[in-house]
Amino acid sequence: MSKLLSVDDLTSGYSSAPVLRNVTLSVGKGEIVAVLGKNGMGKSTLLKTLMGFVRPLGGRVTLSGTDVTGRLPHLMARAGVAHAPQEKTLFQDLTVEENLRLGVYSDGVFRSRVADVEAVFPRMIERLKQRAGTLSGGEQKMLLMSRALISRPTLMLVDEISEGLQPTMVDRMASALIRARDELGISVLLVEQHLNFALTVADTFAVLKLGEVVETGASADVGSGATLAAHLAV
Ligand SMILES: Nc1ncnc2c1ncn2[C@@H]1O[C@H](COP(=O)(O)OP(=O)(O)OP(=O)(O)O)[C@@H](O)[C@H]1O
Repeated sequence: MSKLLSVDDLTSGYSSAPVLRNVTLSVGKGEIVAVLGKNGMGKSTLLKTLMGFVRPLGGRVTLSGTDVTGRLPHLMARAGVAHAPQEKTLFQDLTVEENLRLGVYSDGVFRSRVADVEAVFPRMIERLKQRAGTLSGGEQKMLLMSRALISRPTLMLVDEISEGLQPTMVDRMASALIRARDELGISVLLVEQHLNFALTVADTFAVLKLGEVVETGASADVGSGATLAAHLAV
């Protein structure tokens, strides 16, 4: 599988003390990769560094062979990367449609791409006129993902989308991510604590422990997942 994203020896953090140390991983075209880790292991920091919100202290990031290390967020977005963050960054007083409009640059583009959202989250289309602040927690997460989708990314960075969701909503998120890959050709790097969800959607995984990748593999080879569960145990 040809590589879309390559992360080589990436070190990153918020001051002189690194949070991520020498992280190496890759995402192939049309692949879903899960980074698993407990609270505070550096999962969000990884996505924020890749999106350009946090400057790397060392290492290299390439996207389709182009060096994008330390590129600013708007340039990463222009290069086809979208971020669905863990924080609720929706405009609560704006409607679903108005929030989605912020992901594109014109009405025409919005109209032509709303079908992408419909293919993955039909419920969002039923709620276009509803204020974001009145959506359920699960629907707000769908909207965060939809706002990323409507930018028609080649790579989506998805931060703990299953967190706090009921099992049925977790299943819906899993099929949405698989549809995004299969129907829209979007590659996905997701960070997660929810082992079953991650292994259901991801082709491959990496375990992050105290800022370092300690294990990698293919989801299909995990078996009972006992070793992985031990990494995620509190
Ligand atoms: N803006 C910041 N300034 C300083 N330290 C930070 C900042 N953001 C995160 N950290 C620290 O970096 C470490 C990793 O945090 P990060 O949010 O990446 O972890 P995480 O694996 O995503 O955890 P969680 O699952 O709890 O969201 C933590 O010790 C955290 O306190």
